[in-house]
This record gives sequence, C-alpha cells and structure tokens, in this order.
Amino acid sequence: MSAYRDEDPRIHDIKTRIRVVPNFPKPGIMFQDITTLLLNPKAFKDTIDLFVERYKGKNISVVAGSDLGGLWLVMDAHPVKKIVASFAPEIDGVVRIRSALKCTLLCPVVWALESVSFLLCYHWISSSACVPRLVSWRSSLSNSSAGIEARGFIFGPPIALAIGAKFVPLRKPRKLPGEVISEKYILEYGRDCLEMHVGAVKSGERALVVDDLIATGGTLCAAMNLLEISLKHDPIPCDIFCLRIIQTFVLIECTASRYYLSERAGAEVVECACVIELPDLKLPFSCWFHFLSLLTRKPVKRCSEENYIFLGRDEVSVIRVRVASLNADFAVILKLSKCLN
Ligand SMILES: O=P(O)(O)OC[C@H]1O[C@H](OP(=O)(O)OP(=O)(O)O)[C@H](O)[C@@H]1O
Ligand SMILES: Nc1ncnc2[nH]cnc12
Repeated sequence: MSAYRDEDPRIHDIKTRIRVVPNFPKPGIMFQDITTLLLNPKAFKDTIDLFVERYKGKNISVVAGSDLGGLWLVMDAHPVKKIVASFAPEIDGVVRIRSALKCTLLCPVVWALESVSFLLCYHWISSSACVPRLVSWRSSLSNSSAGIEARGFIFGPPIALAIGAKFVPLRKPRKLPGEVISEKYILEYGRDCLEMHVGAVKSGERALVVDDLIATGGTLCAAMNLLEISLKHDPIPCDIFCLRIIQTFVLIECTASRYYLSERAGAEVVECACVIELPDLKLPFSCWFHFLSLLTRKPVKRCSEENYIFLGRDEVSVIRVRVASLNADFAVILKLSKCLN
C-alpha cells in the first residue's frame, strides 16, 4: 500500500466503483469494468482531477531514457528465443528474428569476434549521425495527450482540456479517414492494431498517453511506438544489429545491410497514465516505459534484466530494455536484415 493510497480517500472511492466481471470476454478473464465508475459523477471527476493534479503545469520529464548515447539494440539470446516462441510465426518479423538468431548462434566466427564487434558497433553508434538526430526529438516543450480507443477516449479528453493539451485519438484499424500510421500489438485476450493520423502529432512534441487499464502493456507499448519514432522525411540509414547481454556486457553484431527507420510521429512520450493496473497478470512480455497507475498511485517503471521485444511494422522492431546491472535504460531500434533470412 502506498502512502498516497492511504492518504487520499478519493482513491479508495474510485476503487470501489470499478466492477469486476469474471469470465468476460473470455473464461478466466477478470474484467475490470470502468462503466460503473462513470455512473458516479463524483468518482469520475475525482479520477480526472487526480490525473490533472499530477500533470498540470509540470515540466514533464523524459520517460524514454535521457541517455540517448545508449541507443543500442540489446538482446539476450535466451529470452529472445522464449519471446519468439511465444509469438505465432505468422506475425511480421518473427521469422526474420528467428533467422537472425539462428545465424547468430551457429556462426563460430561471430562468437569469436564478440568483443570486437561490440567495440566496433559501440563506436559506430556513438559516432553515428543517429544519436544527435534522435536527441533533437527531445527538445520541444509543447504538450499533447493521446488516448487509446475506446476506453482511453473516456479519460483522455477531459485531462487534455484541463492541462491545456491537444487530444489525439489512437484508433483501432480503419476508423480514421486520413492517412494513418499503424502498430500491431498483442493483449490479454487477443491481438489488435492501433492507428494514428499522420500529422496529428509533430516531431518533438511531449505526449501523455492515457488509457483506462494496463494488463500486458501491449497496448501502451503500441501507442509508444506510434508516437515516438519518426524519420519519414529524414530517413537514417541503419545497419543491422543483433545483441546479447553477457553478464554486464553488451554485445552488438552487425551486418552490412542498410535499412531505414519506419515512419512514426517522433514525439516524446512523457508518461503513460492509466487508472487500473492488473497486478497478478502473467506478462507474456513486459514494458519498459514509465506509467502511472492511478489506483496504485505510484509511478511504475516496469523493467528488469529481461529483454522485451515489441514487433513493429515491416521489418522494424523496437526493443526497450533496462539493463539493471548497467544501471541504464536502452531505447533500441532493431533492424533485421533480409540477408539473414
Ligand atoms: O495492457 P494490455 O494487455 O494491452 O491491455 C489493456 C488494453 O485492453 C483494453 O482495451 P481493449 O483492447 O479491450 O479495447 P476497448 O478499449 O475498445 O474495450 C484496455 O482498455 C486497454 O486499452
Ligand atoms: N482484465 C481486463 N479488464 C478490463 N480490460 C482489460 N483489458 C485487458 N485486460 C483487461
């Protein structure tokens, strides 16, 4: 129990207003129904107020890792195998990941040159044009708020109005009429995809993502991926990296193929705000970002030495990882090469 929860009676009241429906929409799911919270105007207002108190007038800090010198691809062979196995092979990118892994594990020369490749790649990344360009994403002070369909639309707009931010809907496929960018993801009871209008969020804007609930974190990660990475008009050529963590040692291997980062909004997600966090869910994969769960009332940074992979569109995956032993965050862009297939 956090001190916040004990001190603020609004939190207790909000909790009691959320109905739990067993076995919806599937057997085994304990569905957290926020419609009963909405039936009580005071509890609904308190919910919005609590978020607004946190975000209004704050110089919001960077969430995605302030050390962009750590823009590395970090992947541990064993967790990656587990992660790959947890996805169906038809999901974009998995076959390529598996191929990359196979290539990595079977090539004795690569193993022998681990430390050399690390040093070379570290040098390449440090001196690359990528880092200054990516750092420049973080300079803007403008605010926006993005809400995830459908329940994020309930909480997002009032928060946006109260903190003086624009509201950007992240919608399920084929709902937005304009040109969109999209991101597939996996959630507790299925798979889905989020879309956002191109141009709704500008590169460098600081965004708050709002949703009712975090379970696996797949939805929030998809939102983060949509909002953060964008190089549409200024593509960066990237080599391909496969990495492993050997104790505290980060290995990067690279191939010669050149790729371009995919199109995203280029905003900075300052925090993901949700009302409910499912506590005991067995996460198939987890999240690296900061999020605030209102009922827990403590900002959580879900991270460990495990490695998390989020499949992006086309051949691009974004891996976000914290390497606790290095006491550092790594936002990582993984590019998988066709030549590894
Ligand atoms: O952390 P995750 O495992 O991604 O799950 C959380 C998401 O699941 C629910 O939305 P859902 O996709 O059911 O859609 P809805 O809001 O349209 O009901 C919820 O509103 C979150 O957006
Ligand atoms: N258990 C749950 N209740 C409500 N919404 C959800 N979204 C994902 N898991 C959920």
